[in-house]
Amino acid sequence: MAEKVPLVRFNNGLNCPILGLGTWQAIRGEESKVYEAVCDAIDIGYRHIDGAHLYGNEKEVGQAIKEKISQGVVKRENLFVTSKLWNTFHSPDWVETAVKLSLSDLGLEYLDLYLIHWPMAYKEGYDLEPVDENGKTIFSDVDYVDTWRAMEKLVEKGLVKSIGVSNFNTKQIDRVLEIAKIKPVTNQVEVHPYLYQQKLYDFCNTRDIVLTAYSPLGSPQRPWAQAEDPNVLEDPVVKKIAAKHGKTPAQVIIRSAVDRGIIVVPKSASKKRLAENFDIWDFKLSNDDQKEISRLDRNFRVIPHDHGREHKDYPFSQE
Ligand SMILES: NC(=O)C1=CN([C@@H]2O[C@H](COP(=O)(O)OP(=O)(O)OC[C@H]3O[C@@H](n4cnc5c(N)ncnc54)[C@H](OP(=O)(O)O)[C@@H]3O)[C@@H](O)[C@H]2O)C=CC1
Ligand SMILES: O=C1CO[C@H](CO)[C@@H](O)[C@@H]1O
Repeated sequence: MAEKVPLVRFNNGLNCPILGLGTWQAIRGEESKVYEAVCDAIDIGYRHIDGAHLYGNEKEVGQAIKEKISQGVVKRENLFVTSKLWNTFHSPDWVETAVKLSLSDLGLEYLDLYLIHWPMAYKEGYDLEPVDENGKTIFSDVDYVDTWRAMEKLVEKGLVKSIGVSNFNTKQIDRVLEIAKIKPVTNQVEVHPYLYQQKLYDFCNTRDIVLTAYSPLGSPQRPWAQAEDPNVLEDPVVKKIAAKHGKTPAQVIIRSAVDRGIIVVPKSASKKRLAENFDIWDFKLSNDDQKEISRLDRNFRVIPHDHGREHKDYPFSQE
């Protein structure tokens, strides 16, 4: 019997499993294994799936969900499914089209959570990476607060249960809060020991917004990784803490986020590692362990999203 994952209560009263499965698998040259990964994850006990239109695999994610529901392994109401509004759909008149595309690909009638994937709008349309003749991303000047108002309508229409943001900095969150009728429930951002995000974490706490940690293991297979980049899974302090508890570095890192009340969505396409990442409930990090982990912070980003740097709403220019 799969262990039950603790729930995080959002500011709208709805609950979200604190540990979920990441599904970004668009790794060069690798065949997508997302169908098997989602099936395996649900068998293991995962009840939260983090996806996005950008990942190009929502049909396979949806087929896996359908299969597990039809086998009686899980009921729709016991699953928490997230998708994200891509940058080319920020214009208010595109938002409903975009969510319906994800719903149709997933084969679902509603999403549990829909996030604005980035604060930066790109030229509207189905070309997800619109570029000019020099290969530069074509931006759009849609303001994300107008996008937010359109996101609120999706809740009113019953297409999504909760809405949130991703990759927003503190100023951008406050601008949304100034106009929001419905508050964002979460800000999904990169969090791991090398990007501990204490300031953003404290800020979001004061606004009753939960952080969700993406790339919690440092996304070691990201296509742009450089040989000299630090790998958090190889960090000696993380390894030492892991050895002390008889756990693996990945388990320590995931537990470190969970102990801070941060929702965490590690990705794996291996059944063994899916099970490993889920097996984190039989130990607890001490305050000293957590402090040591926090001291590893070196402001190292694995997802800098470089092609958005010149956008007026690029989020990482501000700390
Ligand atoms: N909102 C946003 O902008 C973003 C959201 N995300 C979300 O966050 C999710 C997770 O982030 P992601 O960038 O995928 O990277 P993660 O930090 O989750 O790392 C995934 C990588 O780590 C490997 N791995 C998984 N478990 C272990 C383990 N126990 N030991 C050693 N290696 C392991 C995986 O390999 P293998 O599969 O072979 O196990 C894979 O290569 C994404 O899939 C996506 O859903 C990610 C980036 C940006
Ligand atoms: O979720 C994500 C996965 O990786 C993409 C590739 O740059 C990111 O843009 C995105 O935020």
